[in-house]
Amino acid sequence: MQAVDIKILDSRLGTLWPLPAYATEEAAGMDLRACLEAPLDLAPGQAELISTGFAMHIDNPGVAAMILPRSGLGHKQGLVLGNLLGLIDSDYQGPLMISAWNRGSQVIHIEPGDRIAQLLFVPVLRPALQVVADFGESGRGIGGFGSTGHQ
Ligand SMILES: O=c1ccn([C@H]2C[C@H](O)[C@@H](COP(=O)(O)OP(=O)(O)OP(=O)(O)O)O2)c(=O)[nH]1
Ligand SMILES: [Mg+2]
Repeated sequence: MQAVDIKILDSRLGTLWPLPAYATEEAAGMDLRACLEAPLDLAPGQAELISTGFAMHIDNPGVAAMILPRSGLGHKQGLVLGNLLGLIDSDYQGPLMISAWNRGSQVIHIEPGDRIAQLLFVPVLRPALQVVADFGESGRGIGGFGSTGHQ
């Protein structure tokens, strides 16, 4: 896909710390850094909005981005997202923010520049909705929420 425009809002990005980039040749996500002014101790249960230091304009309705936790931090330390997943609209031009949530039981120490989350670009379908009186028959029908059992 075409390159996505970003605006640097924190001059440490691209100088002191690398710009967001794919860590390996085939990485799906780009790590996002905590552009904090000072180290942050996130208490158990606490959530803070942390700037990524840049704004982004995807400008393509067929594409969105998602902010996801990093697996290691999420599993081992309990550093996840207060919104569980951040959805970035194609027309959003504001600063990209991370809702950092300590879902664990120990304080999590975050240093300025730490890579605390990741950004994933995804294709988006935007169908119109059509109102009908009845649906055609399907294999599942209205069964859900465990209707097919466990085994
Ligand atoms: O983790 C996130 C989630 C969202 N956003 C930005 C980009 C997104 O396009 C915008 C709005 O997000 P969303 O639609 O999920 O939030 P909302 O509560 O519905 O706000 P709005 O009324 O502005 O749509 O906020 C972030 O920077 N980080
Ligand atoms: Mg919204």
